[in-house]
Amino acid sequence: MIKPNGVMKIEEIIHNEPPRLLIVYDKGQEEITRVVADVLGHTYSVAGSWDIAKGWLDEVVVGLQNDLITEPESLRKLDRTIITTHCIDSQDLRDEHLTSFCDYEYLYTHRTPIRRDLARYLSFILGQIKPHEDLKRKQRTTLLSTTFPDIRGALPNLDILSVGADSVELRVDLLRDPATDGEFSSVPGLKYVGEQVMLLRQRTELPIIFTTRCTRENGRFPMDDPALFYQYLRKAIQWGCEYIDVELWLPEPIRRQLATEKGNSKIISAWHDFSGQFKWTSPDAHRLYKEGAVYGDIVKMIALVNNMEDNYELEYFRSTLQSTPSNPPFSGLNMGTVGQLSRTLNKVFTPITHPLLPLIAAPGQLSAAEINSMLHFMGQMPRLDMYAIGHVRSNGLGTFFEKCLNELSQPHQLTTVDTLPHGSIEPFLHRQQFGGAYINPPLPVETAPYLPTLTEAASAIGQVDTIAVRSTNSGKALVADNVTWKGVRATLTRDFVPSAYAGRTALVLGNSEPQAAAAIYALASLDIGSVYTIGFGVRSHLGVDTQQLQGLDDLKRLEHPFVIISALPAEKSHLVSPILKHYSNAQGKPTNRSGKIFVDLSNGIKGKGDSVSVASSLGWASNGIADVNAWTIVETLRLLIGENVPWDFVRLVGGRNLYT
Ligand SMILES: O=C1C[C@@](O)(C(=O)O)C[C@@H](O)[C@@H]1O
Repeated sequence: MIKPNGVMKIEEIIHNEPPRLLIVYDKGQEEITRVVADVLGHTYSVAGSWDIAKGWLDEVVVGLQNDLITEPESLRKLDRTIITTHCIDSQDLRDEHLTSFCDYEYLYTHRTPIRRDLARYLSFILGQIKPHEDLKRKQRTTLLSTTFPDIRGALPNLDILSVGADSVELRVDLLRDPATDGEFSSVPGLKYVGEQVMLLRQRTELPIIFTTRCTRENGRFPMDDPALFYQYLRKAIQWGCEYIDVELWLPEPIRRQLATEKGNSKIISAWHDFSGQFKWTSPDAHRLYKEGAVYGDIVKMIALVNNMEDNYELEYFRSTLQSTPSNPPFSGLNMGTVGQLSRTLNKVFTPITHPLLPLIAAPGQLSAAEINSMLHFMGQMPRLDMYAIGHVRSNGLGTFFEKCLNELSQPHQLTTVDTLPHGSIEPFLHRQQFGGAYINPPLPVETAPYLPTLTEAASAIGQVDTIAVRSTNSGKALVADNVTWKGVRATLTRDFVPSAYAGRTALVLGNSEPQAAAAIYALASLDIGSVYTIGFGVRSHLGVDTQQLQGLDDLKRLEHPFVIISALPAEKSHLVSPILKHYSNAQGKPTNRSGKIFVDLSNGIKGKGDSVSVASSLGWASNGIADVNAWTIVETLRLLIGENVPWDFVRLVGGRNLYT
């Protein structure tokens, strides 16, 4: 579907009614209501009683102290999404009875900044980000099985552990809760598990898979009480885990109940067989898949095998499922060393380990690098030539891409090209082994008529920064894309939910349209209301109404913008400071809804006059080019080599130069 202006896919635009939330908080923790409202880009009101809270129909965010709720059952009648919140630093005031009548539970600590975590949490539970849909589009996906008794052991290395992972699995059954770990069979308490989820999510942008593996399937959760599984998995939904692993042996009513209560979380139906007798050719295989598919958004089936033939039979079984596109994705594996072949051929949520993990979660598990090496040796990942073109050597970008290829044992060869022969990249595109290119600065579309098929973003923005290779039924196809706008969008939505921008005003400064086009396109994808520009006019269709401001008077008449983006070159970026100051003074204060967001796309003049520092000191949520570039690099790697590299890893390993 195309927007009326023919520019942007509807699915990329957020159209949301304002949410209606009730934030329940512990005594003394009223502040959390303000933070939630701010992340949503709305105002809030705190109610002094339950009756008052009930009566406020038009408020977007209402806060209510939990001890004012005398009849938790009545929460059910409220037409609002109810989030109970707890700061784990202070006295534990969690009331499980009350929580059971809430939709969600958000845990936080004052020891770590929570905005990024809260923005992701709210975006997910309100359905504004859809990680499962994103992952379904990827050719291969992986899950990192963490096997730590306490997730804090993983946190210092998490950025490195999760290079190449698309999701991270919390093996709840392997956690050792100091409070309950007297006996081997004891399960970790909910309080401990909740905090582990909180700690993990604060440190990773990856979707979390919450797994309570039972004793019969190589885990530690006792099987005598299925209700225990329900209790934990229901909490995982309330904590906003993107996936819950629901074992197929659990009684049908429990699986059904979880499916009705799952909200935006997805269910991985899981079945493991350790008997060594299972046959993929047996009628049982289809029966088990079908049973899993009833409530599973993904169906996982894993068997311990003894023969190479079992791998061939699994591949045949997989091919029969793939012929019906409406089937939920199938993750099928054989365990044991013999089964490792299937771990390389499976494409959906292949579990991976890492040498830094304390133990492997199942026999035969491989790391992402091992899987890539095996794929290469089997001829499934041929070595290709990739290019980093332009300003990539001096800023270390080329070296960084190489590091990622090595870390993941990707066989491709990266060549850095500072100056193009005859000024054109065309000769590279025709090479037999061409595997993709990253181009910095981006290539204006009108100067390169030889470019392959343009994505909608590249053609609207008029610039190409990435050329990726896609395999098709008839061979391979090249696609010319623009990734920079995704970097800007990811930066804008790091501390705010996407709908915070809907209908709002943005001010964009620049010298010329091409400098600012990707940023405007990113704003349009967030359904921004109007974009005012200073220093340039917009002639292309970027998916949003724009208006150029001509002078100071125009500027003064403009309402306080929700977001300001400067696309001015570094030497002029100081010009934005007076504008920031103008809006920060008394008359320019934001009116009804919050939001003071500033993004500087220039290389940034450090020290005096640095507009990012000026904006921060004036209370704006400010981001410089380092943030935007790191997100852009994450998106580029996804596109070029199909691998997920965490943003924090880019910031950590990339070095300072990478961002200029
Ligand atoms: O279900 C699976 C797959 C797995 O058992 C494996 O075989 O790699 C590892 C588990 O942690 C995960 O939950």
